[in-house]
Amino acid sequence: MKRTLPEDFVDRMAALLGKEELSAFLESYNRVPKKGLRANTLKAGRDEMTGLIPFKTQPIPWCDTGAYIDAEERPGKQLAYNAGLYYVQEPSAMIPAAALAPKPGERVLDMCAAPGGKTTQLACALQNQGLLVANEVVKTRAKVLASNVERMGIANAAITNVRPDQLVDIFGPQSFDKILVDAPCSGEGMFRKDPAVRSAWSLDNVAQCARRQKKMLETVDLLLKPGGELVYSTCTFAPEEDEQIVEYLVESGKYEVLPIDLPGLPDHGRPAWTVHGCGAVSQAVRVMPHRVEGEGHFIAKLRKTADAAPAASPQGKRSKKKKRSLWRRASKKDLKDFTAFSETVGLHLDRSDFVIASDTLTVLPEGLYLDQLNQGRWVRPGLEIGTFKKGRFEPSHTLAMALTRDQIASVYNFKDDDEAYAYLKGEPIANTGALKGWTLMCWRGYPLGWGKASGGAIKNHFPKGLRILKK
Ligand SMILES: C[S@@+](CC[C@H](N)C(=O)[O-])C[C@H]1O[C@@H](n2cnc3c(N)ncnc32)[C@H](O)[C@@H]1O
Repeated sequence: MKRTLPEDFVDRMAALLGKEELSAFLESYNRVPKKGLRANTLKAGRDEMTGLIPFKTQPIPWCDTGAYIDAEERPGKQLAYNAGLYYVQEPSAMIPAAALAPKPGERVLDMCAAPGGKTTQLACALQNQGLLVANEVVKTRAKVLASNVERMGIANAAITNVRPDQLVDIFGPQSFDKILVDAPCSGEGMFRKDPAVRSAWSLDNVAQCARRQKKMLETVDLLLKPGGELVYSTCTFAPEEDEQIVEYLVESGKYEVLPIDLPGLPDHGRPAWTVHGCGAVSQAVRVMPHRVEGEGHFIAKLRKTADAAPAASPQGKRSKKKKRSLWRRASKKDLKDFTAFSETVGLHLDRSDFVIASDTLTVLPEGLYLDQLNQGRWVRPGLEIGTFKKGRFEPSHTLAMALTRDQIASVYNFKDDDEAYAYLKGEPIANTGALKGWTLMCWRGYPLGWGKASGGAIKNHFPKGLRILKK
């Protein structure tokens, strides 16, 4: 595998690490990386998760909800996966959200969010309280992000598909307590896992990534409250994208670097790899694959000083024009139809700020308002509840995944795993009880989707696009 590494990359690493460390570093490319799972604590803790899967697991030191599994395991095939009990995530990728550690009720932005590993981890920390904005600039990736947010049953996420600078138009300056920038980078830390990243690498690309990262951080400066916290992370070893970016922030006079207090991470940012010898970078964490079980990463946590002067908005870039919005507040008739549905299934929701677009009812998270939906491209501004079809309300799969067992009365529990797999394949289920109408279909108490009971059968409403072909 060593031979397939780009030559310029090996030369650079030789100069940075020195001969002895370089040979251990290159040796790590002969090992197969382990996979990681992270429990979705909106639904289940790590012990509950490990009890429901057939894999040998080991704790991940820096993430108390994470577990290593062997590389050959296929965690995406499990019922627990379909029930959203865990996210499959590279172990090092669990560090940034753990370092940011938002608290329930805070306003948090994940600026580069797809496919959603860190978004779903931040959501666990927020426990559905406060606002979690997950933004992804690439449309197709934003859709994958939305489907992961859906599977994990997150109720307080608003998903946007805009350039970072457009977030200022939507949310206004100084609107977030905490921001995660998991920056697009040259990806050197992924060389072991992904040959495509190795072949796309070049020194020019490193320089281009560093320029783009600085630009994104200008936007962060507009969006972050004074005293607010930023985690900046990459999956590259390149100092231009790591230590030198942190040095750039420190030299602006507006940021101080904070320690990252997580166990099992022996390596830190290296002041020698900065331009002006910025000592504060030694508070940042580096993941070196020859030292810990994880792919290469860099993570820095910074606080914007409370007295930092507000950043000036770039002039002439933004359009003041408001687009005609697709969104409106739910009418009395909409609410009446929805209430009729809720009463039939015994549904209770925690929030009631209902908005509608294209007949789809959505409940907005705390701190997000209808007039903000006029700006930018929204994938989902909140929890999609369902759609009005010819005057009748049809609940969405997203709602099913976000419900807990104490929020709804009409529930069917699969009699065994085979029946649950049959449901995921799209087969009808026998109505052995006296169920009628919309029913939440649950595996061991965890929702997998909806069914509609009538007579002796429960019609399968598991989305066609998510159905599995075999176990
Ligand atoms: C490292 S990945 C994010 C991974 C994600 N945080 C997770 O944990 O699943 C970086 C993301 O930035 C997006 N991106 C690419 N160019 C960008 C730009 N100019 N501004 C903002 N995001 C960009 C990419 O599409 C990609 O999804």
